[in-house]
Amino acid sequence: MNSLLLLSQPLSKFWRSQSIRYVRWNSSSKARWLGRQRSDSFTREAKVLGLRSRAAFKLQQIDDKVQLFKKNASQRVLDLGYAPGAWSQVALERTGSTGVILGVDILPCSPPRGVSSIQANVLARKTHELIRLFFSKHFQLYQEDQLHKDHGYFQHMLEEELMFLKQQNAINSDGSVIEDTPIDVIISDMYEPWPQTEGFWNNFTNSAYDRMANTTGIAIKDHSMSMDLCDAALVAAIDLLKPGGSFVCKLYTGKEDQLLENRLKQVFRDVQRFKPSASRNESKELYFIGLGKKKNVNKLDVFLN
Ligand SMILES: C[S@@+](CC[C@H](N)C(=O)[O-])C[C@H]1O[C@@H](n2cnc3c(N)ncnc32)[C@H](O)[C@@H]1O
Repeated sequence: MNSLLLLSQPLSKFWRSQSIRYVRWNSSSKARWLGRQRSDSFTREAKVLGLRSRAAFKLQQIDDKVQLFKKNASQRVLDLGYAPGAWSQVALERTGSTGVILGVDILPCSPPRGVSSIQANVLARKTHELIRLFFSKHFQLYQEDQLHKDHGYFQHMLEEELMFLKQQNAINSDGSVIEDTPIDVIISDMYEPWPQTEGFWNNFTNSAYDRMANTTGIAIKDHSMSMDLCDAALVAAIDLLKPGGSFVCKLYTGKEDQLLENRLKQVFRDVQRFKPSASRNESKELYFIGLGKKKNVNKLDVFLN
């Protein structure tokens, strides 16, 4: 009995001290995070301006530097990994009333008013076909229809449309031409998943959140996973961007930066690296910009060289 008591006292003290240490660590890191959010001028300003996240300022600063967007020039913009939609808001505002903005994200998200969206994985080939169809035919997407609720966008028509494309040699039933490269600007901020808030019922994507790349804090891992997403965005640019078109993608920097830059140089006349001041100093994120897409780019040459 005595020995048990003797044992239990130091043990309970030990666990108490551990849990206190744990609680303290937890609360201080939370306090640090909250403090950073509160004192971050970009976060506060985004809230005041009704922007969906502080990421908006990064795209604004990129656009101020290289003029991706042109007002009322009927630009078509593809926003890869658009959720929650701050970049799409900037693209919409800067392209004016004639701009057409399509956001693609693997997670379900309601796009900002005036922006269209599809929920799809950018790594899938079918997603490219959907994007091409959207810009060529100006599909009207409705958030609230039953079909979308039950199956997600386009699921009912995808196979038929793809077959049709092949059979009809890229002519729509209304006579309009399905353009191979219909897009003026592709922007990609793909990486950390936006917290999923809806759409858990959707059989196609209900485990999407688990499959997402999230920042790990391990630089090499973040770098290699973001390289894969940049490659996917670049493939989309080769397949879908008009000659002369512009491109932006986010990379977590690391040893393969140069490889990505070399690939971009094969696709674009002008390639630049840029870290906007709205990107936190401690973050390893960096933006690559490609301007003036070259004609007749061969995908294999880009990735095999
Ligand atoms: C940092 S958030 C984008 C923030 C957005 N630019 C904004 O301004 O609101 C990155 C997004 O990329 C998306 N994403 C990551 N991998 C993807 C993939 N393979 N296909 C589609 N979206 C992807 C995530 O779901 C997440 O919502």
